Amino acid sequence: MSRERLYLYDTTLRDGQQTQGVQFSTADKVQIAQALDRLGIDYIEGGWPGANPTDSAFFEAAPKTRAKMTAFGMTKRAGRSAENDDVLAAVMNAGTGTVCLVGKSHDYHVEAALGITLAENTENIRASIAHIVAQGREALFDAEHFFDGYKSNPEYALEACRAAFQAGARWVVLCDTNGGTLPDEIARIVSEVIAAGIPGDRLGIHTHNDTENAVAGTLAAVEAGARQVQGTLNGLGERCGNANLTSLIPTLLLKEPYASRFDTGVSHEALVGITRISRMLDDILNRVSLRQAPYVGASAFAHKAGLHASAILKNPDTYEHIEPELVGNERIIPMSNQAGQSNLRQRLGEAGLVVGKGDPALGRILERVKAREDAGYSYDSAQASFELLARDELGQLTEHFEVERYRVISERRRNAKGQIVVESEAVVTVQFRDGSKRTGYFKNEHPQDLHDDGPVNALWQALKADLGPFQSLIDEIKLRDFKVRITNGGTEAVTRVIIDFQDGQGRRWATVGVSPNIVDASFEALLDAIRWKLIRDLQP
Ligand SMILES: CC(=O)SCCNC(=O)CCNC(=O)[C@H](O)C(C)(C)COP(=O)(O)OP(=O)(O)OC[C@H]1O[C@@H](n2cnc3c(N)ncnc32)[C@H](O)[C@@H]1OP(=O)(O)O
Ligand SMILES: CC(=O)C(=O)O
Repeated sequence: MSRERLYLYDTTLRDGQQTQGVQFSTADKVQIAQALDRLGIDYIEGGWPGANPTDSAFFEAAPKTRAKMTAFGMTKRAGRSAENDDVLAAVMNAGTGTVCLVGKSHDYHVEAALGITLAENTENIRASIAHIVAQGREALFDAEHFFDGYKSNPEYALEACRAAFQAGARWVVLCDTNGGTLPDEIARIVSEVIAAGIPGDRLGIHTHNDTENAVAGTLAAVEAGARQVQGTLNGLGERCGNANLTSLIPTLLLKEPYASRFDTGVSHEALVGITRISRMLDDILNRVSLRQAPYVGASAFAHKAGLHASAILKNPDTYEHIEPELVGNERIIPMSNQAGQSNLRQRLGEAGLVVGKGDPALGRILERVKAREDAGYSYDSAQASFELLARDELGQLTEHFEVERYRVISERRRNAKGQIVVESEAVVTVQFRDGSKRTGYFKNEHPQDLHDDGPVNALWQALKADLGPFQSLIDEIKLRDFKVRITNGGTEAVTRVIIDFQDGQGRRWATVGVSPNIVDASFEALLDAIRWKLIRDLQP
């Protein structure tokens, strides 16, 4: 069978920016566009020029891309010509070779939202697309609410799409704007549109994830003949998001029937970069990456259960649908109360601790992990704390210092100017192996309406304020994420704190602390981070 071209259209910078809580800067947009271009996306929808200063500035500073940079806007309004519509003019003035306009294809929206006749709307679509084509640009028509419109009035939904197609639109994009259409219905309707005269290689699909079916709906549309796929990185987008390109692209390249039938602009070499791109976007958004994200999540190839880990060590394909390296991800064998000796030996090996099969220390470590998890600890993500526990049991733990005491005070009061002040102060005294002692001190003070770093930060700063010979190693540690939850430790409610760290070499690790007292639980996790870093950097 001859291979067909499937085109990938990214709308992270437009529909992705419609996600609640997402606000890209122009520099963020440039960085994301460059990453999409390296990946091999065919079209990058950069935003709506004229709608807001960031989008306008992005098109002024848009990077040169191999991908077709696309400006987005809406069809002209009734009662004026395409040439005289100021909103459309701002879109055209971005000067992109490709322009995508959204327009109504559902009769109800034409009447209720625009308040014009169906014939006027059809003419607005025709004239707007013809205006783009007359300027020698490539035109796309996003048929908003197409599937809902087709179900209510198929003749009018098709009339709107035909108007764009006959005016020269390169792509007519069928949008499931409200995200409620299920995949089998999408497949049926796409087939009917093709049968009605708009060929599949002129049809795009744009789905939303309101029933968690955006990716499935997109694949159904491709099966039915659509040859342009729209989506966003990490599934960003209005409400529940858009079709997730970070899932769709690996599926299209690695899974049948797509892998044998289609070429996309993304090569297998570029696909290896997709995990990094997904995490780069989360970094830009200052979000913690979703561990369970298919293909790219940190848990996508994590084998926690003892039975799974045992089989994985014999042959990874026993519990993996693809090799993680194909998408730039990695296999993890975490430790937890679900683990057996296979998980344990694998984890110890990764930490450079070689323990023979059947060594009685393995049983002791497992028992200790299971007892600690029963008390509220959780080691499956806090691998650094697990390593310290295992080293202790194996007699391979060097303690470079001990904490003699710590003290934290937090106070809320009014200062002399009458402002509310929240103040945290901490002192930590440590003793080194040679018997010498040092005391670290930290105090922060802020009016309450400014940023307050709180008692845990004060404790962290005091702990690492004066660690004598180890100072340079400790200074470079940064806290990346801090998670707190109340959990049951045996019969008592306790606080569990998990903290992620990163050092100057880009190495990341996580630790856990548990206590009835949130500050003490945090301190345990902070201390483990430093103990682990010193062992990794100083122990041969
Ligand atoms: C399904 C989608 O995701 S489409 C993308 C939607 N994205 C956005 O809306 C983000 C960017 N939008 C904006 O910044 C603003 O809405 C702007 C600048 C475009 C317009 O702002 P305003 O002029 O203040 O209009 P407002 O947002 O209140 O309303 C939209 C207007 O466009 C009209 N309109 C909506 N869709 C279309 C269309 N396809 N063709 C023509 N006119 C349209 C509406 O009827 C309304 O006009 P009215 O106020 O005369 O009733
Ligand atoms: C155009 C678009 O984003 C939608 O209809 O969902």
